[in-house]
Amino acid sequence: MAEKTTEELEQLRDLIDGVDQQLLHLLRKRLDLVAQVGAVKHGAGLPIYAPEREAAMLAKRRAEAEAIGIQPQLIEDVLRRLMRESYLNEKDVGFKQVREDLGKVVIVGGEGQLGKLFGQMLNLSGYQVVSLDKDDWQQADALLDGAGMVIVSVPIAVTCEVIREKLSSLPEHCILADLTSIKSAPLTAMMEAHKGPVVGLHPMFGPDVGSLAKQVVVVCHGRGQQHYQWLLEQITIWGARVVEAEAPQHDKAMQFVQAMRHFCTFVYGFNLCNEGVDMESLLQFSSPIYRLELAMVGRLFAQNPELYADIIFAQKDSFGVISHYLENFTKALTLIEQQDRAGFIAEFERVSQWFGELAPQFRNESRAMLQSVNDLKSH
Ligand SMILES: O=C(O)C(=O)C[C@]1(C(=O)O)C=C[C@@H](O)C=C1
Repeated sequence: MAEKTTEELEQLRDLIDGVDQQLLHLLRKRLDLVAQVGAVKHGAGLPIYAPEREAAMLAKRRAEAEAIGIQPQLIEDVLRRLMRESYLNEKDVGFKQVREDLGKVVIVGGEGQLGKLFGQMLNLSGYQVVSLDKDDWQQADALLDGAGMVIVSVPIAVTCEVIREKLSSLPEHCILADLTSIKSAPLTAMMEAHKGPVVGLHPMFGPDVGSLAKQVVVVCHGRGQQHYQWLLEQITIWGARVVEAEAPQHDKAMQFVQAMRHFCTFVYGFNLCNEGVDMESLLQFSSPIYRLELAMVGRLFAQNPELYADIIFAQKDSFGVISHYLENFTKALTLIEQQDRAGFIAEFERVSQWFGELAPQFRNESRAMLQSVNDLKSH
């Protein structure tokens, strides 16, 4: 059924259309300026992401908005969305090449998604990149000849084997790096296989990010930092933040951040499926937070099972961490079994205290996410 309207409403809508069209022209103007900024930054070797400029700009626009009766959060939302566009557009101009005399970069597993992304970023920064994928080992010598850096980006299950068996005779000046999501075992394997500079990296994002602005790359130092410091600088120019960590500390955190998280998501979907839940009615009756939850679960099953198996099975110790979750689940479940409402509230308060200041911070963050989920709805 067509939406009802009146003549007066249509006149006002025409005026709104006019304002929206002006907005479009202003957006075009901003994008053109940002393209010029991209070219200037490319020339000067400046990072794509400028947090201080962003903070100062947002503070000024928020105050100006308030002065004319506009919610500060509105202009902040609009500008943050526009800056996301800036990261993408500035990226296309390319990046300053920090190390010009490196020789070629060989990405082992260069046809995988993450390998491809790093290849693309290095290409955009002027490096010559070649891929050495699983079917290319017969030509490995030719491909590796003249390499200044070799980056290993193969499935976790075969990373150490590939390093030990295939990369033990690289020239000493060559940098050996990996992008694996665990760090202790690959770092040890690289240190044993290679005498030269070694560095472990873990990009804390999936390959579908449009740009690296604001993303985190964990770095675990191996040896010869002075020889690969340029790479960390290059990653910073791409807009990412480099976070240093000890490999064991990183791997411990990954048991929660990756193994536990993805396994719980898997079990959530496993349960919905085994219970034969009617997804149509769940979707129809979803609150925004449930919709977001379904999206987080559903997106897992749209991806490669091998990748998640790799992540979940990467560390044997994850079993212990996940088993504790099951124990705690069972403990909490007894509260329901025994209809212990007061006990539930007491536990809730204890955990809430434990979260401390983070709890209200997370509530604010999630509010913005939930509002975006609602914005995405079309009916
Ligand atoms: O001013 C800059 O440095 C820009 O790159 C432009 C811009 C923006 O869109 O306003 C984009 C990214 C930066 O993080 C900050 C601001």
